[in-house]
Amino acid sequence: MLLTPPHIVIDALSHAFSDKKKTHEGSVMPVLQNINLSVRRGETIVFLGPSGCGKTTLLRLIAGLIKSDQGSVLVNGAAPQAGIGSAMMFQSFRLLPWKSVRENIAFALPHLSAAERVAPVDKALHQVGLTRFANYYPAQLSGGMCQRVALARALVMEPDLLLMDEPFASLDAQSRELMQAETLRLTEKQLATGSDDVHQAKATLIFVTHSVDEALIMGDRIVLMAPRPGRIHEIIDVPFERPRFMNDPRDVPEFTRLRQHLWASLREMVLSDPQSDFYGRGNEGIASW
Ligand SMILES: Nc1ncnc2c1ncn2[C@@H]1O[C@H](COP(=O)(O)OP(=O)(O)OP(=O)(O)O)[C@@H](O)[C@H]1O
Repeated sequence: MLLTPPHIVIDALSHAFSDKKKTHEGSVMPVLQNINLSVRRGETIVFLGPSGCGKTTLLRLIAGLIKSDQGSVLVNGAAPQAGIGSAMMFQSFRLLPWKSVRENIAFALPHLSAAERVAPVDKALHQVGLTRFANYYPAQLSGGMCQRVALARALVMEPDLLLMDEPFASLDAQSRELMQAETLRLTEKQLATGSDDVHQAKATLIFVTHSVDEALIMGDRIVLMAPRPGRIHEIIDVPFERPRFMNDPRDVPEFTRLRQHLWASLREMVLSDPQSDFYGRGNEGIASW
């Protein structure tokens, strides 16, 4: 039997930034320590953990936006290069205000001529339900619509790796929930139709969030990280059936159990972290989180 090689292999990865607060030269701040993780093609991995535990740094290392000299990250068997083979989405929409919705999406396809961009941009607009708004400008859209444009701009590249850094954190609760469902619908489409067309194969998704519920809704596995220095505390298999845009995992009793487990771990990490605002409070007053 042929085994498909993993999409991403992270091996003994550590990372440090130079510590700008220290005055003496050569001082470094360790941010990630000995990260080991193998990601299957088509898998959705969620990085969850307290503020400052290095989730974004790890995502940026996978994106090839920064490099580390300790350990390795391989994507498709090679060192990742920014913008090649992956698309990234951020908390801020990063839309160009002077460009229309259509132009913002087309901006992700600089290698194509204007004529060649029309069909893929039309498809992406249709995917996120914004065809009617193609000629609007970002200032004329709601936050949820802006994030749908950002999603379309990522999808139009047809990446096999989608990196999402707290993509819905700035949205109101309702828009956030709608965007989660929308992202599941778009990334799980071939699971729903049963298509085995390789061009429809589910992209590998790496998703950073602070939200326990979002982690459980989106992830196949949750990588729970501990802070200072950032390290893997636990990797949790999320057993809920896919496609999840058709089967809401919140209806399953196991959702509550995993939610409680994750919250207990996060609470413990935050309360025992001397650099956290909550340090030293014990369980007083927040035991019922
Ligand atoms: N470019 C940088 N230079 C120096 N320090 C940095 C840099 N980027 C991040 N850091 C530091 O590295 C640590 C981890 O940051 P990172 O943003 O990766 O954590 P995070 O878990 O994503 O945090 P949050 O959940 O608050 O977004 C933090 O202490 C941060 O201040």
